[in-house]
Amino acid sequence: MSGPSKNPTILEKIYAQRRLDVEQAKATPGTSFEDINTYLAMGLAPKLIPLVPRLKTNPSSSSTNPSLSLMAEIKRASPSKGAIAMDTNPAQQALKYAEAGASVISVLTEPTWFKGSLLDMRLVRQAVDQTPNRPAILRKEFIFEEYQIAEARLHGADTVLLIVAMLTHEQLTALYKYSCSLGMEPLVEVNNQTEMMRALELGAKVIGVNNRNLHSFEVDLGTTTKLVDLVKEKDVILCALSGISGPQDVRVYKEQSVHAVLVGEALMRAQDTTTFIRELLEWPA
Ligand SMILES: O=C(O)c1ccccc1NCC(=O)[C@H](O)[C@H](O)COP(=O)(O)O
Repeated sequence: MSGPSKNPTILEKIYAQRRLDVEQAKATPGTSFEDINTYLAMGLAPKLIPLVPRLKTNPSSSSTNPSLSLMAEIKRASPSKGAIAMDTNPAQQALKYAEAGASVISVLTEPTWFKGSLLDMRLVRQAVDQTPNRPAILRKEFIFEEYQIAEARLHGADTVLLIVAMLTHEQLTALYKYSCSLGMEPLVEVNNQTEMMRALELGAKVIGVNNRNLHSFEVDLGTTTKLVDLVKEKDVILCALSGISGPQDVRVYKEQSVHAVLVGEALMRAQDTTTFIRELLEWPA
């Protein structure tokens, strides 16, 4: 990301704060990059599952009319909405997501704007660890250094988010390769055609189109639709991210052969999570 601007966007503010947070973590005895690498070399990271096959399975995938897969998010708060569900317990919420059939559980680990943490992610992972066909765990973070990816793996992630808009070509390539070297196929996030071309050149197998513009907060569900043709006939799992709130949204994406949806706020606000998920995805009971 380029240097400081006069009126920084929220993405620039988060990036600047995260740089300070990461520097502090690396300087803390016991969590230096060397320490994290030692823990990984000692085999202390929990076993991972591969993202691509997990995303291809959902409660409807063996039916004659399969629907999309779900990436269900743990999101206490956000820059655009403020507090969303401050009292929700992440481990209990994750168990509901797993039992309802989510393929991925996305955990926001950013503390300042999203009120998340690595501890949330670790406990989510522990909560779903023994569930049948457990969901993959996604570290939803603003990643710009290998350190954050190593940390994610150590704390039980199966995959990490790489936001194309935040990264130079060199950073994106290096982080993608590093994540794959740890066995984690990343979710590569794009918001427009140029970013989609960058993700495809990278060889990303799982690409998420964020319907939310991270500079302006504007949400347009048509953002994914506009980019669908660019991945047709390609061996890519296409996911629609943000702003999805009801079965009508998912139905449109199903017609367009989108493979998965990532849903945060609507799930965190749902009264009955299990029923909401089944109706959202139109999965069999
Ligand atoms: O959600 C925000 O306000 C936000 C602002 C700036 C950067 C990222 C932001 N959200 C991260 C996400 O990508 C969403 O949490 C995720 O896609 C789920 O979105 P939703 O279903 O609309 O909660």
